[in-house]
Amino acid sequence: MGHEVRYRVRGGRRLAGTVFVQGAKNAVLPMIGASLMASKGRTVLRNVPIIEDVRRAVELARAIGARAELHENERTLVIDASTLSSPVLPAEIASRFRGSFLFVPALLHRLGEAVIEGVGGCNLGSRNLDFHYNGFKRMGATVTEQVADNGDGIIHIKAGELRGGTLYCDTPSHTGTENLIMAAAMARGTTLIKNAALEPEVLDNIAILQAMGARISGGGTGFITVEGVDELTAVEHTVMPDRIDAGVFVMAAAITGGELNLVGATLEHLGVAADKLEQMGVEFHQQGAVLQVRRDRALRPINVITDEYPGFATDLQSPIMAVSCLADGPSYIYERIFDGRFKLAEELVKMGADIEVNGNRAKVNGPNGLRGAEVEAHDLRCGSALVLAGLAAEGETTITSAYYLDRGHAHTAERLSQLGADIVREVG
Ligand SMILES: CC(=O)N[C@H]1[C@@H](OP(=O)(O)OP(=O)(O)OC[C@H]2O[C@@H](n3ccc(=O)[nH]c3=O)[C@H](O)[C@@H]2O)O[C@H](CO)[C@@H](O)[C@@H]1O
Ligand SMILES: C=C(OP(=O)(O)O)C(=O)O
Repeated sequence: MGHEVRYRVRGGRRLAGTVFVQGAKNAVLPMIGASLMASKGRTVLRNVPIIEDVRRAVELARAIGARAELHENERTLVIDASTLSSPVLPAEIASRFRGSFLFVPALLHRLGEAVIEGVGGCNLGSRNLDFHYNGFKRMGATVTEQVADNGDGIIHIKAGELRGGTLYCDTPSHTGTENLIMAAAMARGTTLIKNAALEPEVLDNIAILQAMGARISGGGTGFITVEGVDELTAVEHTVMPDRIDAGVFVMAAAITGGELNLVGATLEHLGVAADKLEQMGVEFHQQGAVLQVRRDRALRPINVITDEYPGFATDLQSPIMAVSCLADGPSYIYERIFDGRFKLAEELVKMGADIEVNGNRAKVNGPNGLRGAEVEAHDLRCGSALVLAGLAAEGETTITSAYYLDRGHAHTAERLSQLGADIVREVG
């Protein structure tokens, strides 16, 4: 994992000012997968978030033979996939981020096979991939599993030629929908995907694929139709803003009683989270592409039920748990998407919170003043929630295992410092 990353936050400062929302992690990763389907030319992705998952994706693209250059200052990624040569997604890179599995359709189309030595991502309980495998199989692929000498499973997917068919997700899986669309984009014939995910990132990925020449309709309806084409071409595309990053900054204003201008944030992309934050006392004012937020009244408690878009995003569930610690009364949180996403609660308790967890339900007994402590980021959103808690806590909070936070948020300490926070990132 390399060096230990820690964040130190001294709380108690009200945040104010303007912050730039980063490009979306969950949009850029499938776009890198899509760019690998172009056998000629160079794809240019703009507004790329400079996060660890993108660095891993660049390493993985190179490991399978593509040329990939990440220009960090320009937030631009240039990919030439004409040299793609290896079907193997090596464990040491692929097991560090979930988005690695989004490289599979390109490998199937370009090389006829994909060998998956490991798939990573945050450890949030069971995270299955059966919708992806079943879809690939319905399109004519074979999927076999071998056990390596070290006991790890290696998945081998082979597809001489993928052909269109009727596919479905049992529940509207985000990456599942993206993978099935990409598999169908260059398959022979027509594919119908039922119960497709509606997330804005899925639509942004459809947009780049359409620009590349893919024939996709029905995005955003739950029924997506794809007419396979023989070839996709390299294009230039600007990655949409990250609605989860935006949501965390909204909550930074909420938890510190601050006032922020979020450049690039769209209220609609927050779905039900916007309504829950309004119920807590946050005021929103969308001014074109800038979202103004402020909170200057007491925080009220809320009920949250996580759901697929436009429901309350599971990736904002941990951050809102941190905010609800300060709310005036009990808040109720029901996590429906992942069965292991409450490790945050025990860390918040170390900071003085009162939280009862029962399976996938949590009750946060607010209000409780938070105090600084040494806490651990068990996953990415646990990390962002602990930063929020640290901003509101009395004294110093040290967040360890913060590589997870860096997986998904760019320049966290710099951006928060510019708004008046006292936060530093330490490595080593
Ligand atoms: C890289 C990326 O885009 N990650 C996002 C994506 O993850 P990811 O795409 O992995 O999440 P999914 O939408 O696929 O998973 C949602 C639920 O469906 C289940 N499931 C999923 C696929 C499958 O084949 N079988 C199955 O049972 C999962 O176990 C989970 O309980 O969506 C999640 C839910 O919004 C977000 O938290 C992640 O940030
Ligand atoms: C769960 C997350 O990401 P991933 O699917 O990449 O692990 C997340 O972004 O919170």
